[in-house]
This record gives sequence, C-alpha cells and structure tokens, in this order.
Amino acid sequence: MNIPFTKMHGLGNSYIYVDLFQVSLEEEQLPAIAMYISNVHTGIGSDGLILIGPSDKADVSMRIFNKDGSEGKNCGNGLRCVAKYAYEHKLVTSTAFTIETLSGIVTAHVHLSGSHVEEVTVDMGVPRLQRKDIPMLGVDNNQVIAEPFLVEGNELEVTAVSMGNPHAIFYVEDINQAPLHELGPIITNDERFPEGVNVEFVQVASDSEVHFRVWERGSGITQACGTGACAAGVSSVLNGFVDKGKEVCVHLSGGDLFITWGEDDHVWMRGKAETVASGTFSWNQKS
Ligand SMILES: N[C@H](CCC[C@H](N)C(=O)O)C(=O)O
Repeated sequence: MNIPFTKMHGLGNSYIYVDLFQVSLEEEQLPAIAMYISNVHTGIGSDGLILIGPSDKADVSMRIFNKDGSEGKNCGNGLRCVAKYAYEHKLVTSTAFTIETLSGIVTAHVHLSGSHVEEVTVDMGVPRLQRKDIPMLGVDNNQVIAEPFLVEGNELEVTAVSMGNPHAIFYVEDINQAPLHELGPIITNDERFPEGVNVEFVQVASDSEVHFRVWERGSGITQACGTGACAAGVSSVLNGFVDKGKEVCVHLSGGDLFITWGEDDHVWMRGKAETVASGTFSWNQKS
C-alpha cells in the first residue's frame, strides 16, 4: 500500500508524520513501519513515526514511535509539529487547541507568519517528580534530585523528571566533554529505570541559559528532545540553578527551546516547527 506522509522536524528532531484522517494503519504494523521509514539508508530517514489522528477528548491526538519501534508516551518536538500540521491542514480552526497524548492532554498555541505557522508554544502540563512516577527504582518515593548514581565506575549525580516520559539529567562542567556516546546507551537501559529512560547531559551557562545534549530512549542521539528540554528546565529549578517562573533558553544541538516552569506548576515550551517534505511511501505488510 502507498501511505501519504509529511516529514517535519523540531530543531532537527525529525519524524515521519502520517495523518490518520487520510489513511488507516493496522495497529500491529506500527512498530515495523516506524523502524522501516526511520532507516536513513532503506527508508525515508527520521527519529521515528508520529501519527496525527482524531480524539474524543481533544481536538486531535498524537502517538509517537521511536526509531526502534518502541512507543513513546510524549514528544515535545512532535507536539509542535503536530500543532503546525493541524492548523495548516485545517484540522483545527483556532490558533489554540488541545492535543491528546498517551501522557494526557496538552494545549498548543500556534504563532503565525501570514497563514504559515512559524513557532508553537505548548503548555506541557505538570511534571511528575515522585520516584514511582518516573519510574525509577529506589528506597523511597521522594523526588530524585542530585542523587548519587554510580555507572561504569563513574560517580555521577542524577535528577529524574517525567514529562509523561522518563528523563535522567546529569550536570557537567563542559557540554562538549559530556560522556554521551559512552554512557548514553548504558544509562538508557539501566535496570534502575524499569521502563528505560531518556538521558540528558546539561551544562549551566547562567540562571537563564543551559546547554543540552541527549541520548533518547529508542532513538539514540538526536538533535533535540522537547520533553527533555522541559525536564532540564524543571531539573535546573530543583537544583537551584534557575528560578521557578523564569524562562530558560535551552541550547540543543539543533537550536534553542524556551522553557518556563511556571508558578502554576505547568511547564511551557516554545520553539520552531518546520516541514521538510511530503509524499507517499510504499509499505508491504509484514507478517
Ligand atoms: N524517545 C522518547 C520519545 C521522543 C521524545 C522527544 N523526541 C521529544 O521531542 O520530546 C521516549 O521514548 O520517551
């Protein structure tokens, strides 16, 4: 079958988007489709697959599958691109609307340049900070803030934040020396995170600016991670580097995201969303 798609990215974190208002896909084929189209050599090339669909609880819905076929429960860069797509394809009529994810319902606000969506702000909701909600194994259900974390002989300190998906944040003096390649693939599968974890290294530049690199659960190193940037903003408040209610500029490999953990406890993410190409890809059902 030929499946219509749109390739979009948020700061270089690209996904292949399939509009379920136009086509229906078989549930059991989704992981295989995600692995197939993500492959840069034999597929289209992306960090995974995102489905835009109907919802009976929100204006539209989003599901995200990583490059390895695993389903993620949230995706910040994906949400901004879904919002852009939904507005530009008239799935919604307002510039503010809701998107249902496996982590709950978020509200997106699109910022226009003419009829074109340049930038999107998403209210990502309240971060989950209890150990059991990350989830992360350990002796108590309190928050995980700068907790000693020994891995491969390295004595690190981890701060754990969930944005509906799990994030382990480690602060470093120099982001360019972060052990992303060496420790990312190990920590992401560490048994202390029973559902796996997205691994972020962060260098604090000031009380309103951090540098950020990520090894994503299910996709490896990506140019950007929106939920990760939100988690880094929350973590930086918890560790006393940033004041709650103040906007933090998160410098990711692919560009900047602006994160605010508001006094209302909601996390706000603002950044670009861009369309690369659209077309169809052929899919032969895998048994
Ligand atoms: N790898 C993530 C999902 C994608 C998140 C990321 N691309 C973002 O922009 O938030 C997970 O399995 O939790």
